[in-house]
Amino acid sequence: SRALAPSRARLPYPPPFPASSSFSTAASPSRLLSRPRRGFQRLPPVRAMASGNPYAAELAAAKKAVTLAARLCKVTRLVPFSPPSCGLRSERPSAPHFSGGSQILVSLVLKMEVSSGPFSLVAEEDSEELRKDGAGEILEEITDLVNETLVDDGSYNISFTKEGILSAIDDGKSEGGPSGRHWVLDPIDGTKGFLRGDQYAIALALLDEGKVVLGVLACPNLPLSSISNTNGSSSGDQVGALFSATIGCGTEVESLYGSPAQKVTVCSIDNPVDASFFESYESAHSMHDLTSSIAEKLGVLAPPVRIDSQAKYGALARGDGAIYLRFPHKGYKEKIWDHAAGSIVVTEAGGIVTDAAGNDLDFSKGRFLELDTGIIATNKQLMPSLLKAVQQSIEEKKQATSLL
Ligand SMILES: Nc1ncnc2c1ncn2[C@@H]1O[C@H](COP(=O)(O)O)[C@@H](O)[C@H]1OP(=O)(O)O
Ligand SMILES: [Mg+2]
Repeated sequence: SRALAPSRARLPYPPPFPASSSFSTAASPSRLLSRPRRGFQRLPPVRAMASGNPYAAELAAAKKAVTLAARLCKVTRLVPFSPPSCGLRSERPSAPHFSGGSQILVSLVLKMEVSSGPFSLVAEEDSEELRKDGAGEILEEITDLVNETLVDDGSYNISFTKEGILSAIDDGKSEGGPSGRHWVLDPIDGTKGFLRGDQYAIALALLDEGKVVLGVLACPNLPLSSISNTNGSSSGDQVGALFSATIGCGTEVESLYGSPAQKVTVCSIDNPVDASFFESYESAHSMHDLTSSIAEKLGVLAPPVRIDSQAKYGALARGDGAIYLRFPHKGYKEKIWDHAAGSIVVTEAGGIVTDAAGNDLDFSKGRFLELDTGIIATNKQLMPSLLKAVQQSIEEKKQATSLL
């Protein structure tokens, strides 16, 4: 087993979770994990900065949590060829490892770093599958993924047992709501993009009394430079963007691998002819026929930029494109973790995010959003004409469907 680095956790060790029988000070047995090191540095200890930002400590913790989760999502495992004498080959664990591992890591880091008040997390994953007979191996691998990511960073002198890992994932069961503070997490947003090796995001927000007050988006495959007029592919550019926003303090972007944060703002285009728009890569996630009708009504000339996940909100916030359109098929219920972080990243960059009727998104109703038809985002100049085009196109679609 590996020597553990000295503890840098702010909280006394052991932290007040999970039950003390759930973690040990010994690292779990090596599972031949390897990760791209890319000059990873130990993330700085989280401390509240005298910045005038009332959520500075929470923001620093959130950035640390999603950065570590993004590292976990890049892990490859070295496994022996068959026959073993042929050496080792690189293999990626499967998607549930990463999604579960990411949620656990974020939950653990937040609990270690943010000590004030009760801890509430509204998140996508739960432990049901992992507690089933036959899930022992995957649970062990997730436990290793989490522990090795923590050990590699060196900030925490701690290692979790399987029971501690199960309990950390179950912390995400909160129902949220209008009072108190709730963290809101999508551990891997855009699973389809993740599986394709395209865009995905680790999206984390904080609700305070029903309002989103901070949001961070780790986008491991998003180029640091603009993706305007591309389909989100990197063409050799440096990838790995971390967006962060706190209410009243603006939106920033920095490299996931360390760079000074820079303020970003949405684009200032006021003529839709010059605009481009983002939408889901997957036609099953958003009605491409409806978005094409909206774009046509507006006079948008550029083809849609189709990328997965809340990386679209980040790209919009830094002005890579002017409009985001999302119209899931009938019956789909939006979850708060799919929009909480993205929406504040855009609004703090000067943009507007509403439903198809022009209402603000309400994150205080529990795990789901109650909204009218779809979600749209753009700058203040374009919003009035966008809303008009959206409502006309929806009306036309309704009439066409009722004629069928
Ligand atoms: N049938 C569906 N319709 C709309 N969105 C969906 C559907 N299935 C999954 N999603 C979610 O939509 C989001 C991605 O949207 P997109 O990439 O198209 O913008 C993800 O949160 C994804 O879930 P998940 O986070 O589990 O991947
Ligand atoms: Mg999602």
